[in-house]
Amino acid sequence: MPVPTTKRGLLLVNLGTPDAPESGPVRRYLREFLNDPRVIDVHPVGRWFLLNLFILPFRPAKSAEAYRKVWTKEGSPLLVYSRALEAKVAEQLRDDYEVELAMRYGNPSLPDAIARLKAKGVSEFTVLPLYPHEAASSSASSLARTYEVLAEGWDVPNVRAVPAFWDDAGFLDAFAAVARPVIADTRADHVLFSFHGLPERHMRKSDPTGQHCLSSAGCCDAITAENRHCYRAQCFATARMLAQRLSLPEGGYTVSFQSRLGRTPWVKPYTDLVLPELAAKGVKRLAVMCPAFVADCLETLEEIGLRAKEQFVEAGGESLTLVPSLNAHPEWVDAVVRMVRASDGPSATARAGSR
Ligand SMILES: C=CC1=C(C)c2cc3[nH]c(cc4nc(cc5[nH]c(cc1n2)c(C)c5CCC(=O)O)C(CCC(=O)O)=C4C)c(C)c3C=C
Ligand SMILES: [Fe+2]
Ligand SMILES: [Fe+2]
Repeated sequence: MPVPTTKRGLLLVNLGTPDAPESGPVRRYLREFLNDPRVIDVHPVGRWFLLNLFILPFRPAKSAEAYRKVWTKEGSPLLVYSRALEAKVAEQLRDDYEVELAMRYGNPSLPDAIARLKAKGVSEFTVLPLYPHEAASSSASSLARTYEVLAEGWDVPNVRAVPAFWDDAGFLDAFAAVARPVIADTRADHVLFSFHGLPERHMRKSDPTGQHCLSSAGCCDAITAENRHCYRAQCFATARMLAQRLSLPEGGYTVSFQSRLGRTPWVKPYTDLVLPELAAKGVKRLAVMCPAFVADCLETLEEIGLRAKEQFVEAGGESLTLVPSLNAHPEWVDAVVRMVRASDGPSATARAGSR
């Protein structure tokens, strides 16, 4: 009797986004997102007070207004671009994988996506968190929730995770390919690599030695055995490798961190403080790349494309151009397909045949 082959499923997991750019849906999304202890890492009672007294009464209306500025006819940019990636990856992997997009918060939810894969007969899962860099609040939270949902039944399936890809040549080449014409067409005289920030407290908690992270000014300047899982060190390394691909000279680029929330210190330097400094130094035409995001979203289109642009021009700059994210760029689709295949080793069919 031939051994039945296993059916494989690929889960592409991104952060999530509200269902509509209105206060109600944004509040529902933020409640789920910010209730995650890997995002707001304080005592549950403190988190309840923070959320219900300080964040949820005010932020949804402000955020909804920001979302409305970038919302598309098809929906939230993050969802639209992630869906486009899903479709192209599914097309390339159609002989070997069922593919589903899932969001860590909001829709399409992880439990629903996993249920759809199981209904198609999938019994081996590959999960690819759509974040280049490792952070408890992004990739680790997506992985933990995926494992939790998959472990709920009595028939816990095999699951593999595609590792963070901050140094993957396909990812870097694709981002450089998107950036090159933008930098040339706008005659940019400087490139800012603006990454999503993190509270410094998260960085220290993620350092298993407890001694390295943020312990000196240059602790993220090179990847070492001690800091290879450090979010900030990975971001700096991505920027260096992109700068090299784009032939940017040493002083021709800057790294910064955006999107901070609350009053505790986040990783520095802060994008909104770096922008006026660059203008004061005489930078005129700035190109901004956001390589922590593989799909354009509120944080790229509104925070950088609209707000940072206004801030830079007010500070004396001539222009700020947001380099689009990878979205469903063909080189990025190829890179995703390659990373998925590489993480899975020999195909299920080949292994079944060798038993
Ligand atoms: C790139 C990876 C991300 C990390 C790490 C991350 C950490 C993090 N984020 C917040 C708070 C907010 N982030 C928000 C939006 C948002 N964040 C990411 C990615 C990471 N966040 C993305 C892709 C997006 C865009 C979502 C979209 O719908 O387009 C928001 C919501 C918007 C707003 O109200 O500003 C918040 C809030 C924290 C606190 C955090 C780490 C502790
Ligand atoms: Fe570090
Ligand atoms: Fe965020």
